[in-house]
Amino acid sequence: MEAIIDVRGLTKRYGERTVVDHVDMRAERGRIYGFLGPNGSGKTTTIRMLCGLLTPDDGSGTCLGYDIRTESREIKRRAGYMTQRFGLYEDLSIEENLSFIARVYEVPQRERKVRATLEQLGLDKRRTQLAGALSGGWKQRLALAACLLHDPQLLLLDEPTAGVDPKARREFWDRLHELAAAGLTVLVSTHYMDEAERCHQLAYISYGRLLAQGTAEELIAHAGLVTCELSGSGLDAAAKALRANPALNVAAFGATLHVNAKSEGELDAALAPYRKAGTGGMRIVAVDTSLEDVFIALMQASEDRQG
Ligand SMILES: Nc1ncnc2c1ncn2[C@@H]1O[C@H](COP(=O)(O)OP(=O)(O)OP(=O)(O)O)[C@@H](O)[C@H]1O
Repeated sequence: MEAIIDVRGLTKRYGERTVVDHVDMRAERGRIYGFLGPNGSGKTTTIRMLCGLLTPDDGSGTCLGYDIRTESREIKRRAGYMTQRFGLYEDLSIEENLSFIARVYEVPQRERKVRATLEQLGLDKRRTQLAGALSGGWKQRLALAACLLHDPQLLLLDEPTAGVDPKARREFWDRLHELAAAGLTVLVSTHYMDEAERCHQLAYISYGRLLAQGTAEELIAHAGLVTCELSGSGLDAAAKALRANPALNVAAFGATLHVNAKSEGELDAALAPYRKAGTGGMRIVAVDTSLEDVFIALMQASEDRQG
């Protein structure tokens, strides 16, 4: 398979702090890569190094076949980057924004391309409306269309759906899958589990270090966790007591509690007091470990190491 992103040892330091720490990443054509990790873990910094906006302090590699250190100009021309904040001009109209971006990228047959994009978006009747007046979902659709004007081969999307409603998020992801099926490679950072589940491959970063990489199934298998779901009464007290046990990961999932450990023995021992008769109406059932369980466990382990 052709590598669209192929980097090793990517590192960025700010003063004494290493915010991206020897990250290796490989992405193949036509795949959607999900980039997950807590706030401040280094996702944006990694994305910016990949598209040539930041120079790494260490590490090397290629993006779209171009050297990330010396050929950033070539990468920028062929990659689309959607930043965390709305990157278009709120006081320009929808059409003016698209025309401006098409001009910056020297898009051939600019006017035709802008018209086609407006039609495709269903915004041709609203072309003169100010971009700032659009709803969150529409702004995000416009921003994506703007990133695609110069026909990039790689899309780098930094939390593109933050603050967007579930329907618009689903439609956005349907569009990403259409684009990937047509050969575009997508690297997308997200905090949403439903979005992580729609990626072909995932990478999890914490404190600048890549802790896990693979498909959702591989990440779950590799974590090797045994999970139980607790429901019913007494959950708050149980959560408090179980959290004190360093062998366990404990997280609230709606009205239930997920508790997992590396081994069945550890989990059974920890839950034994709650299984005893007389502990009230608590129900304990073994469940499959979910992707969210795995990410919570990774975050917990990484915080324990740091702390
Ligand atoms: N220019 C800078 N100078 C100093 N520190 C920086 C700079 N840019 C980023 N950082 C720090 O680097 C760390 C990683 O930031 P980054 O924005 O890459 O994280 P992130 O994973 O994208 O976070 P989020 O999910 O909140 O967007 C953070 O602690 C941030 O404060």
